[in-house]
Amino acid sequence: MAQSEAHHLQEIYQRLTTDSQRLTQQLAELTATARAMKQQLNGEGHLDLGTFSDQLETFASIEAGNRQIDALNARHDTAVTRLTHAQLLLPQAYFAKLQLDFGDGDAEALYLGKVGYTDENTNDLIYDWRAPVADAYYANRTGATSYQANGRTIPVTVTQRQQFIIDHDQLQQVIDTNAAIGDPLLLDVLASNRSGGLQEITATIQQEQNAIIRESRQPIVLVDGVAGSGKTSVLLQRVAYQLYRHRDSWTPEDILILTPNVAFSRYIRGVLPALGEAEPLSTTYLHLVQSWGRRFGVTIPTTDGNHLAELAKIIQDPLVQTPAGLAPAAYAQSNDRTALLSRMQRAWRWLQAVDRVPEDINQWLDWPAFAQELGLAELTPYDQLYLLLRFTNFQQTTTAALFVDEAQDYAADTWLFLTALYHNADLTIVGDHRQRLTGQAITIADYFDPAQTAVRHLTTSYRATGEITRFFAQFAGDWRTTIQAVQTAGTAPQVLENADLKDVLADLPVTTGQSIGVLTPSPQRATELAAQLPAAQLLTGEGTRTVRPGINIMPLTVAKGLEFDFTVVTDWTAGFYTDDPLGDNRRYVAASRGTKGLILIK
Ligand SMILES: Nc1ncnc2c1ncn2[C@@H]1O[C@H](COP(=O)(O)OP(=O)(O)OP(=O)(O)O)[C@@H](O)[C@H]1O
Repeated sequence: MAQSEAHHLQEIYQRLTTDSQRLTQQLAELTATARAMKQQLNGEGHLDLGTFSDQLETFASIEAGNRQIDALNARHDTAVTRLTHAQLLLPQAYFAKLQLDFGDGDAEALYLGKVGYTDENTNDLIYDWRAPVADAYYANRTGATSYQANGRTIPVTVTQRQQFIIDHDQLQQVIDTNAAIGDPLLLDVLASNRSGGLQEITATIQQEQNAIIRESRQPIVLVDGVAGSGKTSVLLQRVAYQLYRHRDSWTPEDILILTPNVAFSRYIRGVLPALGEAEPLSTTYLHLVQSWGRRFGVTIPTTDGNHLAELAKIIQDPLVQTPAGLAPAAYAQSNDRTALLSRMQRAWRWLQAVDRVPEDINQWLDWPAFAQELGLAELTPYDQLYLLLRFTNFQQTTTAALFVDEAQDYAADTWLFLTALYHNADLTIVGDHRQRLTGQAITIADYFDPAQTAVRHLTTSYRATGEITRFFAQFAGDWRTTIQAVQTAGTAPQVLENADLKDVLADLPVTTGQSIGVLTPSPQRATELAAQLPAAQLLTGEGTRTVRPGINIMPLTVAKGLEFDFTVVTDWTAGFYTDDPLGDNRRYVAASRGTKGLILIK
């Protein structure tokens, strides 16, 4: 069996290699043809617009030239996509094989890869992991299951399920998961080093993760999952899935990912290209607000001190007087018993209808006077932007799907702002309510319409050894008894008293290429320690560095979402980690960053 699989791989590998060479050659020829065509068109040069029939002839020849260019472009794009796919598949053509019985007793074999690949007759040689039928693989077992395709449920029996470890044309291992308990490939992957950015998890996506990645019934998906449960991984796999599902209408530019800081953006960069997709846009919340502010002529230095939560309530109440700066005739379009929000939206529509919209929307109202009318000391620029979005019922069209990571760290204002701005976009929001490092606890689901929201939980933690997982679980409050570890025990975390950081680092059983994260309570402490350790790199929130092999020093706020082979936490008994109410949350975040080793220095 393994021999015929080895043979099959050789065949596919050979085809991918030959196709890559042929497509590279074809692209070179297409480029040469395009160049020649351009020269020819330029040479034909002058436009003869003399008589009417000359004009017709000239336009017909331009049109024919355009058609040739379009055909060339289409051939070029097809060749580029196929070449990209062939090259992506060369190192690992596929990761699994399913034998499926659709009820006719005739088993059908299909191979799954990071992208799909067909032969010249469009027979599927490799199925894309995002194809509907691939869902049967992620049920993670053999036997009867079903998948959704074109709005129909298709029942199917998985008669055999195999996973492959492949290195180019070498079939290194076949894992028959018919009878296997657990997921040996998953454990193998989890034991590997974490020396840089996050990796794609296509081959080992677990069932509860798959359900989130493929959720298609609701436009809003809200995930609350424990540390290391794969939230960021799931978010990125879902980006790839959404791009596949909407491949006829969306491009990566239609997607926006909100990340906590630049170091994190860099940490996740690479996952989507590894899945054959271009990098989507990612930004921090403050940058997002600032860029929308610029479009409305509002400069927003900070979101601090905002009144969005109060404003959201206030604008639901009636306001009798005409807001300062607004033409009374516009406001008089509505009844003074209706809510301020509806009145302002009507006033806006009226102003549009009579062509009296102010040239600079930013100047629409007299903000200090309006603040007084609303009973507020001031309206910050961020408040003003929020009101402008709501009053003008602004519909953004640049983003089709918004993804938010580390959601627990955003306060109420973020959800009010995002729901106002992105009410026509798909939203995927992932976080862990116990990893909140600042602010007040809120229930994110309260900001979304339950009829449009799928709420999911992830309770298995994949990142760390069993010992580390059980250790950090003790600080996880209501998650404490929920968190499940999948990895074997490993070494127990150590708590050291008055230990010298340099000695601790020197004693770590680190091998080449492994990463160490040194986590401090504050940025100042991180800078101070980095100065004492010349070999270490300092990570800051706005800096462009991300995790690399060796020693990485950073404050806890920057370590959020990241992971290291070994983690050393300094000042473990300082107030930062023991104070109520956030001390335990901070301990939970800090202790859940290491995959193989954890040392806490008192
Ligand atoms: N199904 C999976 N297969 C392989 N690896 C996985 C899987 N799920 C998660 N992992 C790995 O577990 C680690 C944690 O994943 P990830 O960072 O996505 O979790 P998280 O829930 O976002 O964590 P945190 O909230 O602590 O930042 C990563 O190394 C990821 O590659």
